Amino acid sequence: MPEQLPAIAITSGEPAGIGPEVTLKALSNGTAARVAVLGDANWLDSLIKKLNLSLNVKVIQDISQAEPNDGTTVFVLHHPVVKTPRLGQLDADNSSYVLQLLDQAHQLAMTKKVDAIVTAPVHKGILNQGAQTFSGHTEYFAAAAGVEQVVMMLASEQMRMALVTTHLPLRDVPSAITPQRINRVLSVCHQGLQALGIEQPRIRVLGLNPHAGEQGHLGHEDDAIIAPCIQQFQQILPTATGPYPADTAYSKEMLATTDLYLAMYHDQGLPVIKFASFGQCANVTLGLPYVRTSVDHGTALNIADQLIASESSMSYALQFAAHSATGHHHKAAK
Ligand SMILES: NC(=O)C1=CN([C@@H]2O[C@H](COP(=O)(O)OP(=O)(O)OC[C@H]3O[C@@H](n4cnc5c(N)ncnc54)[C@H](O)[C@@H]3O)[C@@H](O)[C@H]2O)C=CC1
Ligand SMILES: NCC(=O)COP(=O)(O)O
Repeated sequence: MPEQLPAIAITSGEPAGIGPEVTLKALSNGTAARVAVLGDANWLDSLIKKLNLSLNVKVIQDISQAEPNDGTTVFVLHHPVVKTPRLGQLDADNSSYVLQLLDQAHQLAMTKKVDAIVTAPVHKGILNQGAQTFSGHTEYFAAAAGVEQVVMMLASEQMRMALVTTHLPLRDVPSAITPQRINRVLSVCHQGLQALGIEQPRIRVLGLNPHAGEQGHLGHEDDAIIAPCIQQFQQILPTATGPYPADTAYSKEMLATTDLYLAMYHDQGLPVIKFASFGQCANVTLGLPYVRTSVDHGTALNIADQLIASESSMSYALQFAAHSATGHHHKAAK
């Protein structure tokens, strides 16, 4: 008896960016899932023609009408754009449209009408201009779900990278590194990796300061805050270790014995995994009541009108979501 395929909602993201393009390209390759795209059906149809893809748009009224993605039909839950987009040109008037897609996807996931959400990129700057304060999908879905702590994790074949803090100015990072937050993040990471089938994950926690503070000479947070949290958490998970100096934590030996790096802030962790795996990497939100994955890139406005974007990360994110939703360990991930 074939297993029931998971149902996935893809939010097509900023309409002037590469999100709709990579969504359509990925779906034209087929996916082992029932997939509905949330977005403007006319805009998606016009892109299909520009991209010369052999895909048909079928507007559906209900997610249950989405059939397995066989690379021929895109099932669309239609939301009209406010203004006809121009590729590469942001328009704040479409911010409410972009957020509507997220809201519907969240509702579908909360009511278990879909098993997972995959998000195409949005432009955070224009959303803040046009609609409301928006720092990222991660924070948006956490607030919508009423979850105190979620964790952004990027996963590839080479490594997994999670963050203690996400989208906040660098100057606000040290005060956000509190024992409470570190403990909550470690717990979410532990549970998240167990859900991926790693019962006793080896979590390497990075320090905040150069050389993990150099015994207090280069900052006090590593010894005073991060190290005691790790020691305490070792009672639950002895394989959580650190704090490690971030600049020397990626030797071959360390990589081979690490299930998850935990970085203190966005640009401590993400450049490393993007350098190692850009395009073959998914952004996964741990701690939500549903599966949510995303691409490893942004709206790429600089290339949007050329239609040359690679769909590889979207395909990876879709596959990761499908495997997570069915409880299968994502084989491509480390
Ligand atoms: N998941 C999301 O919603 C994300 C959204 N963003 C947002 O995207 C906007 C632009 O961010 P940037 O820092 O410029 O990063 P970006 O990822 O959009 O672009 C960085 C560089 O990578 C190239 N690139 C990105 N994706 C590509 C693809 N699929 N194929 C080929 N080339 C690709 C771009 O052309 C550009 O040269 C920002 O507003 C940011 O907040 C950024 C990351 C993730
Ligand atoms: N740099 C990662 C990023 O901006 C994606 O964040 P999110 O929108 O997935 O929260």
